[in-house]
Amino acid sequence: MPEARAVLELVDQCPRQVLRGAFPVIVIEGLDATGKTTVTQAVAGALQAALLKSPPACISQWRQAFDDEPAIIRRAFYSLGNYIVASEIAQASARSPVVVDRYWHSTAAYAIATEVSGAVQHLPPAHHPVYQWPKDLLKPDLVVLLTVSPEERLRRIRGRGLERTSEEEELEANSVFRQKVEVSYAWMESPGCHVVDASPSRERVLQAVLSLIRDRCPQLP
Ligand SMILES: Nc1ncnc2c1ncn2[C@@H]1O[C@H](COP(=O)(O)OP(=O)(O)OP(=O)(O)O)[C@@H](O)[C@H]1O
Ligand SMILES: Nc1ccn([C@H]2C[C@H](O)[C@@H](COP(=O)(O)O)O2)c(=O)n1
Repeated sequence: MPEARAVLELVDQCPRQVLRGAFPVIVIEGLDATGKTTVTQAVAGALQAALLKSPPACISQWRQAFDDEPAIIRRAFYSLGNYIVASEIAQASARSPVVVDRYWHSTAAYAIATEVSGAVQHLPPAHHPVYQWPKDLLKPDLVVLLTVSPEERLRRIRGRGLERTSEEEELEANSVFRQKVEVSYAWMESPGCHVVDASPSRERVLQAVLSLIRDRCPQLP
């Protein structure tokens, strides 16, 4: 794939060892339509933080091509995207707090849920190495996992009417797949996810997330 060469060239340009700045790095995670974009934009505004996303904008033109490939190739694209965004986080965190819309936990949770067939009970047990953070990937200070009921998620999905990836369609059609993604998120470790109920109004969710950030990120100015 010519797109693969282009992504690999960008990865090669990233330093092997990224040195992060002193400002906190906060990741917002969750299934699609739980409110990540809404929350990341509002938090970035409130904290005057840099707003980044994984996969990063510099490779988003190739995303569709990889989404059409078999799972292992698609997954490699999202994994490498995290390493590219890590170098963006490193630079941005020297200047201001950083808020990231999805990161490693998304890549891992969707990959685990896709690879494990059958029931939720077939997932690798809690504390298995698949739930550990990669040793060579820049770690965030805080990971917030937004959750809403399946019914509210569906209302939000239908309300916005955007196109979805096949995995997102699978999430809607297949509640076992959704549960496997949710359990995988919950079992991710070092850093683990801090769950925030994202069902209330946008303002109340924002206040809950900001209060968690202030509790957990003492280095905030
Ligand atoms: N607290 C809320 N109450 C009601 N609606 C909300 C709330 N937060 C977000 N929404 C709406 O739900 C929809 C999904 O929100 P958003 O796009 O922020 O989710 P997302 O998690 O970023 O989705 P995706 O991962 O698919 O990009 C949007 O139409 C948004 O306006
Ligand atoms: N870091 C990431 C980001 C996204 N993905 C995959 C998982 C889903 O298939 C899809 C959801 O992305 P969205 O539509 O919310 O932008 O992308 C991933 O594996 N890793």
